[in-house]
Amino acid sequence: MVQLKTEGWIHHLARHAVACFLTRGDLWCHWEEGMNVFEEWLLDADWCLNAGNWMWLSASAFFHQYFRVYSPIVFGKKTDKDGNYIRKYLPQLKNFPTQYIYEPWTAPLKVQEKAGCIIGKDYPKRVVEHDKVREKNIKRMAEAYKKRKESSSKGITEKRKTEGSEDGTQRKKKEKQEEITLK
Ligand SMILES: Cc1cc2nc3c(=O)[nH]c(=O)nc-3n(C[C@H](O)[C@H](O)[C@H](O)COP(=O)(O)OP(=O)(O)OC[C@H]3O[C@@H](n4cnc5c(N)ncnc54)[C@H](O)[C@@H]3O)c2cc1C
Repeated sequence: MVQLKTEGWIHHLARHAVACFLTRGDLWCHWEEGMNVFEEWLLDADWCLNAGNWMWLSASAFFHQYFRVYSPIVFGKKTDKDGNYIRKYLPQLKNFPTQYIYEPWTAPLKVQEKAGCIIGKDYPKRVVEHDKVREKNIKRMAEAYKKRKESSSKGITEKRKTEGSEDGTQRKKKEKQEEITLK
């Protein structure tokens, strides 16, 4: 987000990570909240692409594998194992040893002091416990998908019933009319 705010651009996968974290992954905020921030800060902001991608990443539309969640810790470790991206955009953390760069709150106080950054004082404490909140949100998503499926299949059944009876009535009317015309 620091890169986005200062440079007006972040890589596509960083957009993925941010969008997942803010919505179904961790913070459980509405995707429109994130879309509005991107709309304001992205130099390449495009209303349709932005909205579509936020719906996709939040698994609200176009993409439905809500159980595939980006981990703010593991994803970074995989793509940038030394944490150079973090060191560049979050200079408060730049002196942390690599083993703590993605989880600085786990560093012993002595390490934090040596790095010149005390978590909770010089840099905020973590806002969520990813592993716990991820499980909770996957359950919430599963519940939401179940409800949507139930209500849409109920809707289809109701619609079929109504359309069926209308069709039947209309057909009978038409047949009667044809009978009259023929007579
Ligand atoms: C949450 C989120 C919001 C986004 N908001 C915007 C936005 O407001 N405006 C915008 O232009 N792009 C948006 N994107 C798509 C994508 O991130 C950018 O198009 C991409 O970062 C541009 O970098 P590039 O030119 O190096 O792309 P490359 O990865 O080299 O791709 C080549 C071109 O393909 C197009 N493209 C690639 N991926 C996408 C995609 N998922 N959706 C649409 N076009 C794509 C772009 O025109 C891009 O220039 C968003 C993606 C996400 C996940």
